[in-house]
Amino acid sequence: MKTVTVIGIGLIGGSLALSLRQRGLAAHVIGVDHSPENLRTAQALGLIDEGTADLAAAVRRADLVVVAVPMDAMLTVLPQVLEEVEQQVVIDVGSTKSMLLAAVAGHPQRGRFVAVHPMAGTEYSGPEAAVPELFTGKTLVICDAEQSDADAVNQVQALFEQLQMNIEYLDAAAHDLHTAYVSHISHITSFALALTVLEKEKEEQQIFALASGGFASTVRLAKSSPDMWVPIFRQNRVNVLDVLDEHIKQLQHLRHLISQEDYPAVYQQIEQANLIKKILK
Ligand SMILES: NC(=O)c1ccc[n+]([C@@H]2O[C@H](COP(=O)([O-])OP(=O)(O)OC[C@H]3O[C@@H](n4cnc5c(N)ncnc54)[C@H](O)[C@@H]3O)[C@@H](O)[C@H]2O)c1
Ligand SMILES: O=C(O)C(=O)C[C@]1(C(=O)O)C=C[C@@H](O)C=C1
Repeated sequence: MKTVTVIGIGLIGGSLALSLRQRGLAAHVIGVDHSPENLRTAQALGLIDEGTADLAAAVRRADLVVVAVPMDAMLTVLPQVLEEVEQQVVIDVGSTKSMLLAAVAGHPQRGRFVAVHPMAGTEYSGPEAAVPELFTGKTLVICDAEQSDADAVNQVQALFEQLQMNIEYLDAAAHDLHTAYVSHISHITSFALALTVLEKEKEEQQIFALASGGFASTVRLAKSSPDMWVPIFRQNRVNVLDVLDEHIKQLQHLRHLISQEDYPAVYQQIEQANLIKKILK
């Protein structure tokens, strides 16, 4: 890939730009962003070689186009990109897939687009949050690959393998279901935890004084941006509601057992939860 155009030069777009540049996989990176400030920061940090607001020209000049904007903007930006595409390869990096893939289904250039989701990120956003090794050793999900041209899928797989990512293939519906069950619910839990602690603990210095690893690790995701998460919850609403119902049931069950002073049952529930150690060491 000689020239890479990254639309949305924040955490993920910026980290991908950095990774590709550092490994010699992109000779020239063009940044496109609706925030002139983010473009300036991205250039100052060396994420991009040039920044522009001219999306059409930046797409036409690219060999690879990466669309890394929040999921609501993705629904309008990706079709605009496909309007300019001839032989270039286009990827998104979005966290939800079904609605996006429906939005571009039947587009004459659909084959040049490969839907991918790097299962890597942090709670921070914007170009200043970009880091080069974000993707190393993590999973990249490629969705509905049969809808993309085979040469485009092969190029994308080879590129991300060079970033040392593990490639998984899923259809969009399965992707949205499983990300709701693992990633999206974790964020809702963390947002609710932060809201709970802020509501109950009015002595802010006690949060600061008593917060140790446990609180820090469970509340980390609550620092994540609403610009990113509201569109994800909107686009994956049905799956999110399904897993959220189960989560509320689990919380209510634990509450019930503690209120009944049924500590042997609480013990059993914790032992059951500990089974997660077998999956995630
Ligand atoms: N943060 C994560 O952990 C993570 C992980 C995997 C995938 N994703 C997905 O990657 C995408 C980007 O997330 P991020 O964390 O990098 O967000 P971010 O906020 O760090 O960056 C998004 C960038 O897009 C720009 N932008 C927004 N709307 C735009 C538009 N209409 N046109 C041009 N630029 C626009 C913003 O100014 C910003 O620079 C999202 O779709 C998100 O769901 C995020
Ligand atoms: O580690 C984090 O901070 C993340 O939020 C990363 C995370 C995740 O849930 O694992 C968040 C959303 C993405 O779509 C993929 C990865």
